[in-house]
Amino acid sequence: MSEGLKRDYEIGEEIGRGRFGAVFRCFAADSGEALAVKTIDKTQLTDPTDRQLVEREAKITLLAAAGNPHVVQIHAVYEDESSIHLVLDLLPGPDLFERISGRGDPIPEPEAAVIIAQLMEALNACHQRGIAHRDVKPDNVMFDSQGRLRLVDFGSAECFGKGMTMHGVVGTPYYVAPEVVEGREYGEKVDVWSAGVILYLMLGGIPPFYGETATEIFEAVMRGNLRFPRRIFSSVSPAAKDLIRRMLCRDASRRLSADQVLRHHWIVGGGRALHLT
Ligand SMILES: Nc1ncnc2c1ncn2[C@@H]1O[C@H](COP(=O)(O)OP(=O)(O)OP(=O)(O)O)[C@@H](O)[C@H]1O
Repeated sequence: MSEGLKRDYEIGEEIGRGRFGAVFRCFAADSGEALAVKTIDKTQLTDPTDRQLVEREAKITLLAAAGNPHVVQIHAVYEDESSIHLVLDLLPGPDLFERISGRGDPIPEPEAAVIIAQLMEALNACHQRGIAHRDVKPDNVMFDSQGRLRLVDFGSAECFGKGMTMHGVVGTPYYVAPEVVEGREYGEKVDVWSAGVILYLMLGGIPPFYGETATEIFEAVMRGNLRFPRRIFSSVSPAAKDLIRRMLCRDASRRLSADQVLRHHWIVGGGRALHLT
């Protein structure tokens, strides 16, 4: 473990585990503040793309988090021979995945609207800085001790320039946009698609594009046949469905931007807008 990290923080118990490492509770030696340290094991990074993404994670998180109240804050970074350590805000959870699955019932529209608004605030600020998250999913949506949403895990994020596109298949099957699955060039609106999947899941309790295997899910995403089964969505407002359709628009040029989602009448009305304008 890095000497600097040991000097500046007391490391506590493990609180989570990801693909390339683990997250521990830690305490600042000077103030006693409780934080989290994400330790990435560099020796497990055999794939060059994974290595590149992990090496950029700290820099991109710093860029995304500056003055952005809905992105996890990064307090320090340490690197040694075998590991990279990111000291982050401690987010006590439950994350959005646990909130959706633990509840059993769909999330009421006003509550879902607050969550989507905060998520889009986070993404809009990232997109304006030229950062695409590329792995927006409920597990990466966490909450701080005041209940404020924090987007985490910039381990798949990419920087893009004005008018520039990205490529490469990253993300998680249920949430990934069709242009990514199809191996085409794409832009930051892939994050809006993923957030649209989250909104559908919160209001309906099922994913919009389903399959038993990753391949089947990808096929369903590419067909892009968006439906609102009556038995599940009969009590969901037309305004919410309208927003979902505009976020899950297969044609990325017609899909809403994060900024436009924030101005949609369902969001502006706090999930209470009942009529389409
Ligand atoms: N800042 C944090 N505060 C508290 N718990 C955290 C924090 N960041 C991550 N965690 C927990 O640690 C777990 C692992 O996080 P990490 O970002 O390493 O992996 P992951 O989200 O599974 O990413 P990957 O898809 O790269 O494996 C998360 O699922 C979450 O429960």
